[in-house]
Formats: sequence, structure tokens, C-alpha cells
Amino acid sequence: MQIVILNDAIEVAAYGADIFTAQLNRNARSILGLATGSTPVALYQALIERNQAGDVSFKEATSFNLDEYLGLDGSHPQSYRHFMNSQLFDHIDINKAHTYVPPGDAKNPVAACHEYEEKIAEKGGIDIQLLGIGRNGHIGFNEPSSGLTSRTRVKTLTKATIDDNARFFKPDEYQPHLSITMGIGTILDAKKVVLLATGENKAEAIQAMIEGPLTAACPASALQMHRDAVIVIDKAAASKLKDIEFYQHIEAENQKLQAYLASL
Ligand SMILES: N[C@@H]1[C@@H](O)[C@H](O)[C@@H](COP(=O)(O)O)O[C@@H]1O
Repeated sequence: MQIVILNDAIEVAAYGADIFTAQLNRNARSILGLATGSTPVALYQALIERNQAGDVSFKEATSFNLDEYLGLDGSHPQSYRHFMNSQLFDHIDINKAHTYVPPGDAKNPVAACHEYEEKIAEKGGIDIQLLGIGRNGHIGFNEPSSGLTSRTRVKTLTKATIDDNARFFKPDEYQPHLSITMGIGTILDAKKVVLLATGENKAEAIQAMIEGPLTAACPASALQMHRDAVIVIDKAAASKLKDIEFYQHIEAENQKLQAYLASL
């Protein structure tokens, strides 16, 4: 894991946007794995600005989202398809036919999960996967107890996640308790993984993910097994890490090494 600790959410979003911009400028046909939640919004805003300024293009890119609520179709304002359209796709030059979100209205959700996996494989796999993290350590909608090699499937949400996401729904609005989510195995197959987290309410999950044991009790801890996982967090989200100074030291050394390699 590469652990990058920055001052605040603005720096985290800019750092994440730099990684995605570099990826797309290296390979315009990149297969992007995208995420929802409030954390990536600022990163998407940065990408929209860069796209409109002509600094990065999504014209040739393809995207796969991590998850979707089961029971909501894409026109529902709380669906993740709607979120992606309004927060990113409507404002950039991506071909929407090349943006995939698990179908929350699938008649046969189990078959839809298999088809989603097949589609990812058909496109050649995900080059770079963006992730947030739930307070209970979930990634996508892989709640605690999720299999560490799981694939895209229907998952039941925990009460904690339903409560955390209730803020997006009106008090009398139906809030799904089921989802379709990429599995942890699906996420680990991405060539690169970038997890963003900000704020003190993520500090416990971040500590468990980085310093805790590899365990289904903290699904994000599976990223310890990924060969190219970058964890970008602000100081508040890093505040419960026991070895924070060591991680900062490693990153400083890493930057020196990168500068040296670039000078060769
Ligand atoms: N399925 C999403 C996750 O992918 C996301 O990481 C999490 C945290 O969201 P936020 O960034 O709003 O804290 O929310 C939802 O549960």
C-alpha cells in the first residue's frame, strides 16, 4: 500500500484527479472503475474542470461503477446511475454508451451480476479503480463478512450503511436495503486501486484497513493484498493510525525515488 497523507479534502481530491488525469493521458482508452458517495464528488468536479479546459479527455474511455441499489432504476434521483450522470458524465466528453453501472432494475439480478463481470472481462479488465470507504470498512457495498475473493453479486446492506446513506433520501422515501456490488475479488483484479477518505468519521476504518489484520470484518483490509493500492487520506482520516510518522517518512522517500527515476 502507498499511503499518502494530505492536509485536507481539497488536496485529497486534487491528488486523486492527478492520478486519473495521468492515467487517461497515458492511455486514452483506459477502463475506469468509478465510485459514488460524497467523497469522490470533489475529485469529479476537478476532472470536469480539467476536461472542459482541454487538459484531459474521456472520449475513448470506458467506465464501470462499483455498485447500485437494487430496486432503483437509473432515473431515480437516488440511484447511483443518476448520481454518476449528474456528478460527472453529463459534464464531460465521455460516450455514455461506454459507461456501465450495475442495473438496479434488472429483472434477474443474479444473471445481471454475471453479465456485469463478463462485460468487465470483455473490455479487458479495469485499469484503475476509485474507491471510498464506509465507516464500517466496506468498499463498494461489500459489507463486513463479505468474502475476500467475492465477485459481483447481490448484497444486503448493514443497518449502519443504511443509516449513513439515509441522508440522501427524503424521510418518507423508499430506501433500498439490497444492492448489486462488484465483489472484493473483482476490485482486487483492477490493475491499480485508489482509495480516498477524508474526515474523522473515517479514521477508525482507515486504521483497521491499514494496520489491522486481513479480515472480512474490515473488507477494505483486502487492499493489503493488492500490488498497486494507493490510499489518499487527509489528516483527520489518518488521525487514528499508530505509525503515521513512519508512513509520512516512507512517502517522502518514495517521492525522492520518483524524482531520481524521472531524472534518469
Ligand atoms: N456504496 C458506497 C461506497 O462506495 C462509498 O465508499 C460509501 C462511503 O460514502 P461517503 O463517501 O459518502 O462517505 O458510501 C456508499 O456506501
